[in-house]
Amino acid sequence: MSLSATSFPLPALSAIGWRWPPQALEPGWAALLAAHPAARPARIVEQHRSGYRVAEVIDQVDPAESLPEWQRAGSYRKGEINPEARPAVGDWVLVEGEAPKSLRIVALLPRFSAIKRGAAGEHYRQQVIAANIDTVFVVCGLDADFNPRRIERYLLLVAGSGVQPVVVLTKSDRADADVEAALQALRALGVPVLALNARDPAAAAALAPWLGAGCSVVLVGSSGAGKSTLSNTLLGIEKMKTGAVRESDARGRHTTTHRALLALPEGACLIDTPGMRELKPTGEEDVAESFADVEALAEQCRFRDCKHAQEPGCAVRAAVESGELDVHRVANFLKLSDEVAGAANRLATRLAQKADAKVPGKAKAQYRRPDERHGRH
Ligand SMILES: Nc1nc2c(ncn2[C@@H]2O[C@H](COP(=O)(O)OP(=O)(O)OP(=O)(O)O)[C@@H](O)[C@H]2O)c(=O)[nH]1
Ligand SMILES: [Zn+2]
Repeated sequence: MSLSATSFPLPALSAIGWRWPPQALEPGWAALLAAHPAARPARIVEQHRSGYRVAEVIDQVDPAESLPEWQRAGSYRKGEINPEARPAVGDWVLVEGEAPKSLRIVALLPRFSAIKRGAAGEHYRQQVIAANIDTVFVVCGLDADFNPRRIERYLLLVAGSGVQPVVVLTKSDRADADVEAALQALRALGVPVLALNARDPAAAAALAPWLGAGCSVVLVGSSGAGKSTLSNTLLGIEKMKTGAVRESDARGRHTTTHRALLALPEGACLIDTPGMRELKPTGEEDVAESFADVEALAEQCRFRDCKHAQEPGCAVRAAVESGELDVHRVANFLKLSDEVAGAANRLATRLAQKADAKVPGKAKAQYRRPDERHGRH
C-alpha cells in the first residue's frame, strides 16, 4: 500500500485526535485509503446547512465540498440516504485538493463510536451528533443544577454508543456542595464519578486518565453546569468566556469566536458541539444496560410483566423499601423506559413507511398521471 509519511503527518493529525499509524489501520479505513491514493485524512469540525468545515491540523478549519448525495436535503426526506451515512462532527473523512478553495471530501471513514439522538422537532429521525469520541464528560454542578435523573438520561443516550461516560460534578468548592451525598446518590450508575472544582487547575490532573494523546472528548451538561469553565481550565487559560464576561452581556452569548476542536495540553482534543445540548432518546437505547441494577431486581419479581407498582412479590419495590434502591432512580427508569418505547414505536413506523414507499405501486401514486401532467400547457 502506498501510504506515505506525507499523507500521514502523524504529529499534526494526533492533535486532532488521529492515533493510528498506517500499519495499524482498521481494514475498512485501509481499503478506503487504498481506493483514494491521492487523498489524506481530515476531521469534520463543523456541519452547516451549506456544507462542512474540516481540519487537517489544529486551529485551521477550511470549508470542504462534500459528496453531492450528502447535500441534497430531499434525498433524506425521500429516504434515499440514511442520515447516519452522512458525516457528522468528529467524523474522519478523506479529502483531496487544496485548502481553502478547492478542498473536497471524497469518502467518509467508518466510525468507531457515534452519539445519536432523536432529532429535535421531528419524531422519528436520528442524528449523529458526535462521532469517533472516546469519552464524554457528563458535567453537573453540585448546586441547584445537581440532578441525578438528568445524569441518568445522559448516560442512557451514551450507552451503546461506544463512548465511555464519566460523570464530572463541578462546584465541589461551594459551601453548599454536599459531595458525599451526591456520590451516594450516584453510586448505582456504574460509571466513574468525580467531584471537582472546575476553576482549579487540579481538575486537569483528576481528568488526566481520559485526556491522553489521540483521545477525543466532549462535554455535555445543562447551561451553567461549568462546561466552559472546565474547558478553560483544561486548556490552561484564564477564564475568558465564562461567568464574569457573560454576566455583563445581557444576551448571554460569548463574543469569543467559537472553536469546535481544541487541543488540550495533555494531548487529547476537546470537541465542542452545540448539538450535544438537546437530548432526546432515539428509540435504540438500551434502558436495561443503563439500569442494570433495576433490571436484575426486576427479573426476580413474581410476574414477568411486573410494573413495580402494586403487584405482589415485586422485588424492585422490596429493594426500594429496604433502602437498597433509590425510589427516584426507579421512577426515572420507568419514565425513560416509556420514552424509549415511544421513540422505538415511531422509529418502527417510520421504517415501515419507508419500506412502503419502495413498493412500486405505491411509489407511482406520487406522480401525476400523464394526462394530468400535460393537460395544462
Ligand atoms: N465555585 C465554582 N464555580 C464554578 C465551577 N464551575 C463553574 N462555575 C461557575 O458557574 C458559572 C457557569 O459556568 P459555565 O462554565 O459558564 O457553565 P456552562 O456549562 O459552560 O454553561 P453554558 O455555556 O450556558 O452551557 C460560572 O459563573 C462559573 O464561574 C466550580 O467548579 N466552582
Ligand atoms: Zn416488580
